[in-house]
Amino acid sequence: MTLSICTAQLNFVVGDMPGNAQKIIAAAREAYAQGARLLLTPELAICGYAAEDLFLRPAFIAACDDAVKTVARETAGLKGLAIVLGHPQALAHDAPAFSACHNAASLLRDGHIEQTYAKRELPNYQVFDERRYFVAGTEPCVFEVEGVRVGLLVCEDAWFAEPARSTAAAGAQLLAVINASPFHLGKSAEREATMRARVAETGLPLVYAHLVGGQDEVVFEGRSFALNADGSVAGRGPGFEEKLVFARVHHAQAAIKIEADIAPEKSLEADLWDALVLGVRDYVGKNGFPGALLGLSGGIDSALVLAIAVDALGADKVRTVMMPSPYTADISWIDARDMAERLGVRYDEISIKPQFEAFKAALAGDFAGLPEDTTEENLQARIRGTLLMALSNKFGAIVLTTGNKSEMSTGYCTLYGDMAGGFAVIKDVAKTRVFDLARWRNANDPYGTGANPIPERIITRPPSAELRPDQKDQDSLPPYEVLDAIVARYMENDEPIESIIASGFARADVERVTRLIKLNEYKRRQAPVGIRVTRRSFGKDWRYPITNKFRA
Ligand SMILES: Nc1ncnc2c1ncn2[C@@H]1O[C@H](COP(=O)(O)OP(=O)(O)OC[C@H]2O[C@@H]([n+]3cccc(C(=O)O)c3)[C@H](O)[C@@H]2O)[C@@H](O)[C@H]1O
Ligand SMILES: Nc1ncnc2c1ncn2[C@@H]1O[C@H](COP(=O)(O)OP(=O)(O)OP(=O)(O)O)[C@@H](O)[C@H]1O
Ligand SMILES: NC(=O)CC[C@H](N)C(=O)O
Repeated sequence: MTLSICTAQLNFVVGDMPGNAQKIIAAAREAYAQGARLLLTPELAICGYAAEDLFLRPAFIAACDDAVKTVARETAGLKGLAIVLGHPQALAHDAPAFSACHNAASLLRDGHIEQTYAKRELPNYQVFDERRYFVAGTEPCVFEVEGVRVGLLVCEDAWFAEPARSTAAAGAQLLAVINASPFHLGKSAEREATMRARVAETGLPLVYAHLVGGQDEVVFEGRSFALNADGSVAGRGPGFEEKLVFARVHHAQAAIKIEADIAPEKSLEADLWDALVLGVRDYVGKNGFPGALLGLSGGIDSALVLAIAVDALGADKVRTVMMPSPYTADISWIDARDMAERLGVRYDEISIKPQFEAFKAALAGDFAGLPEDTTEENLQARIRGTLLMALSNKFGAIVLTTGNKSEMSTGYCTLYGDMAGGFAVIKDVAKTRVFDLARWRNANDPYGTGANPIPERIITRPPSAELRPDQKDQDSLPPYEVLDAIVARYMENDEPIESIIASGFARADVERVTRLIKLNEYKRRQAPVGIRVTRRSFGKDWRYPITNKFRA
């Protein structure tokens, strides 16, 4: 006896319930034609993850209900196909002002909603805020498909022992977990290890059905998988792409064995690249931009963002502008042009010298007798930001900002200057990793847009903001290896200042970096949203007060 299970590893759009429903219906038809009798959709597939405060709107919940009914109706003819569909469900005693709901999943079969399960563990840490919207369920859910008793769990449920245990006690022979589990570096291995623990505790095989796609700051990587009862990987779907992932469940006698294709694992750099590419593609695509543009300086940050953007959108959708100032070195110009040629993107040059002189002339009276300082540096960055935003306004393309995590931490960026733009592609990528990733991309061509896109000198020359003569980043900041290590410990891991010093960092460096992190909260609040790739990014999971006296 064999049951074929299909995971609809698909990319849904938050708030597009009719579109998501049609996608699920098409997947159901295809899966059925290929012999599947159980279709698993990801967590909250009908509305996309995460819909945030949309869950507080009764009209939103009603639109989700309608879409669930549409899926049931349109798949009624697929006789015997069980569809697990993730959706919000309003509580029966719901007060009209606040829509309290369950994070639910319903079993649809032959046009009927047979039963509905409510997620029991609601995550409320990192980027998750589920207790703001949902009420936890209390009961396990087990249903039968072609002789196999399937126990249903929703994402966080499976990160705890109890829900799986009570589902097994309720008679499940196989665990089906539907998920929306945001990417960070190394998460894939954590996920498989956690699910393996559930398998070991219950003795049951497990199918992990996952979402793919970018949603504002988070990226879901897909890579749905299946584990046998002995914990071995029975199947794994590809990462970062849509796919109907099939698993054949053989259930002769008591033993259940799963069989499926196994996509190879990839390096951390390859995963990181894919996450950034998908994050850009979905932000730009789902928000309807015709393309993207960025200031190309001949430095490494804008070079990396350009390479990501071209892999995400294609060279014809990306435009670059070099805006030299009196401090721009010739090699910046040469390297920027070289890179644009290598990737085949549009490249324009607009000198900012006249505007810079005009601003200084306008302020000459006020500034008389005062030395030039960051004020004049920031003027240049702001002129560039103004020009890029003007091009965006006129032609519709979104401005990609190029600040990295080291700069976001220390405020080494100009408000309304290089921070002006719509999407901050590498805001969670530390500068040391920017270099690693640039080298990795030069050696690999995952999207077929050309190997070696970044001129070598862009990677090897010392980073400089080029806002005053002979300026180098390292004149103002500790070496990036030191800076990034302190940021990771203090910001990503909440390590106390004294413990960072005790582990061997100079007190002066730690004091300086942590002071800068605290001082620059106001800047980060005004920064564009960007892709989360670490355990903690400067986004939803970093909520520090701006007005604050505490630092330790
Ligand atoms: N707590 C607070 N709440 C709200 N606003 C606050 C504030 N504290 C300062 N401010 C405002 O912010 C202003 C200071 O911020 P801002 O104008 O951005 O300027 P600021 O941070 O003083 O200077 C920018 C720094 O970034 C460096 N930079 C700039 C551009 C590119 C790069 C690069 O290599 O990528 C580096 C540049 O060399 C300089 O060191 C203050 O004048 C004040 O108006
Ligand atoms: N001459 C320039 N022409 C076009 N854009 C520029 C120029 N200088 C700076 N920019 C824009 O401002 C951003 C901040 O750049 P800056 O040179 O100040 O430091 P950076 O963070 O080291 O970036 P990069 O490594 O890209 O130079 C750049 O990434 C780029 O988008
Ligand atoms: N949506 C969820 O419940 C996700 C929570 C889970 N711990 C994860 O990140 O995988």
